[in-house]
Amino acid sequence: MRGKFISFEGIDGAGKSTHIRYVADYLQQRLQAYDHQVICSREPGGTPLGEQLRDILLKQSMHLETEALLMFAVRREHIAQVIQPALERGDWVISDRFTDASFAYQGGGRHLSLDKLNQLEQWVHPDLQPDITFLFDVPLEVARARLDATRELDKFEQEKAQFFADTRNEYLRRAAQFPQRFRIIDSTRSIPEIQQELAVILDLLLQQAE
Ligand SMILES: Nc1ncnc2c1ncn2[C@@H]1O[C@H](COP(=O)(O)OP(=O)(O)O)[C@@H](O)[C@H]1O
Ligand SMILES: Cc1cn([C@H]2C[C@H](O)[C@@H](COP(=O)(O)OP(=O)(O)O)O2)c(=O)[nH]c1=O
Repeated sequence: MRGKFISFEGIDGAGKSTHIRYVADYLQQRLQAYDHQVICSREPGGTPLGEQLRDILLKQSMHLETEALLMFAVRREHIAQVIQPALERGDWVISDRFTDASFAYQGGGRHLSLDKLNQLEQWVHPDLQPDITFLFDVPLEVARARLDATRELDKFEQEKAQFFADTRNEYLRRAAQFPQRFRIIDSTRSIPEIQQELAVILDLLLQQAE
């Protein structure tokens, strides 16, 4: 049995990282019986080379197309080294961001043509898509307040409100374009309420995998 591939998306501060551990533990408990593992990974990153490139991508400014190409270079390595082998073993993969983030940030936020992004996607993973994508959605002010309360901001997180408005809109546009794959999670609710909703969706996914 092929494993399932789950991606987590949302603008910075939406609450994505908060829920990844919950989802991973929830699935791991239920997959143990089948001897399958849950692999948690992230983009940019996920491999030794990808983590080195992450450091550069999150700190240095560069030409927009260089940024997009590097995101997809990281992804190529991540798919080859981590995602594809895990799915073939029957393991489940949770990725903190995947290609929707390139469409949202480089396409929506920075206005790189969606046509170029589509070409990169066709090149790097013509036959692979997440089975399900959780889009953690909050108004910009909520995300900003959460970020300001907690951490030092990286290159992307220091962008202006318009950047995040455009990024969020592109995420929502993609969610409308691919409704079978996306689950929009209203992340203004409390953490336990969100976990309840996630559990219902995960139970369905587990049923489908049986
Ligand atoms: N539903 C929520 N309600 C209140 N605070 C939240 C909620 N979800 C996340 N947070 C808090 O907001 C901050 C940013 O969340 P995080 O999960 O790191 O966001 P992301 O990974 O999407 O950037 C953290 O301090 C987290 O505890
Ligand atoms: C995967 C990916 C991420 N990004 C950006 C979005 C985020 O601001 C940043 C990585 O952030 P993220 O994984 O959210 O890290 P953290 O939770 O530690 O802040 O990279 C892109 O611009 N394009 C991409 O294709």
